[in-house]
Amino acid sequence: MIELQGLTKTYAGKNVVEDVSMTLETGEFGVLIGPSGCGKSTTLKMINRLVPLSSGRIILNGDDVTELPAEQLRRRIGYAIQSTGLFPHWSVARNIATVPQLLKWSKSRIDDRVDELMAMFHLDPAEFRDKYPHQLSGGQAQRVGVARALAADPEVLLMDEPFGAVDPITREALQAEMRRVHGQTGKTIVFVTHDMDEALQLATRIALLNNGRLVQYDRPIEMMVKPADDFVREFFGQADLGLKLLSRRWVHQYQRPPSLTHHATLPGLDHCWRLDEAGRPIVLEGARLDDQHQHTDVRSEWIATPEMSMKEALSRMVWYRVMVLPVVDETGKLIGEVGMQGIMGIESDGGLHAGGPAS
Ligand SMILES: Nc1ncnc2c1ncn2[C@@H]1O[C@H](COP(=O)(O)OP(=O)(O)OP(=O)(O)O)[C@@H](O)[C@H]1O
Repeated sequence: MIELQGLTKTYAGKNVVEDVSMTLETGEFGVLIGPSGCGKSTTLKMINRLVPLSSGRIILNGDDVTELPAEQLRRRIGYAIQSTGLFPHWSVARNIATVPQLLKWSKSRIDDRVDELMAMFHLDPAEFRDKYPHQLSGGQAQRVGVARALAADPEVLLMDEPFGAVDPITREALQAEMRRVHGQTGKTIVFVTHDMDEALQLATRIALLNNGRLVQYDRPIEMMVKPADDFVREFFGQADLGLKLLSRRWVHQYQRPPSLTHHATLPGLDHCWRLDEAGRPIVLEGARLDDQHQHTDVRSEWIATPEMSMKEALSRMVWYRVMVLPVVDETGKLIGEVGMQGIMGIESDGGLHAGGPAS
């Protein structure tokens, strides 16, 4: 658990962060968001003392951060930033091992940890261990940066616009990966972004700042449906509210068993998946918007995964004109399906009302 108590930062007589107090429970994914210059980065950097506090306190699992010895600070608080900050003349493995090396872990323990983190971020050690940062794509470099920040298994991970410099597709992949890693590690994360979609994708708690002050600190859905004031309402915007809410719903919440034989249920829904011998979907019979009886080859672009947002699933259904998407596991095997009816709440109660699942 991390507690910010009355954090204030003053530059030249002006408070750029003013009396910010919030508590993030262990395992929460907290996102600091707000307009440019509102004090997000300064708040984050006060947490690991890159910026000294003017006043206030930061308590990490009972300990005052300002009093932690430097070695404990490095071990207990990980930090990942947009430019990655990787050392250019160090290999990927050595970069990831930065903090464990400073902490003088044994070579075998460091090697094991590097391999474990590379596996977690889907970086094949045989291919990437000995590469240098300039040999990596932007997305790979970001993965290494986050792996390095996690190396000593910190109690809290700070991330300052880590995906700000990568293209939108890589960014989405990194966000999905971050959600998976958060789920796997249960880490407490404080993440700065100015991108609302990113905040909605990742946060379990959102802190909205304006002019250095904390305007609202809440669960994402509450921020949208119960804005504290006009600034929050305008910041989140009421346009596309249904779609924004769908960006907080996940395919696994709407998934149902796949239809493997034809049977008429709801009109337009009679359909059936044909699988290859490995259980991967290859053809969808029926369930087209245009021609219900058409056979459609399953394409990778309209496959869904359990962690995908329902907004993305809906977008794929509309774009590819199908009423259902196959849901596959990591090996591509069909494990379920998700359909228009589910989104509209026709066949489940997981609809769009605010009382639904919120994580
Ligand atoms: N070292 C400094 N000296 C003086 N003023 C500073 C310093 N660092 C930041 N500021 C000011 O503090 C305010 C908050 O800056 P901060 O970087 O925290 O904002 P931010 O919300 O992260 O912005 P952005 O989204 O644009 O990165 C800004 O007005 C900035 O100009």
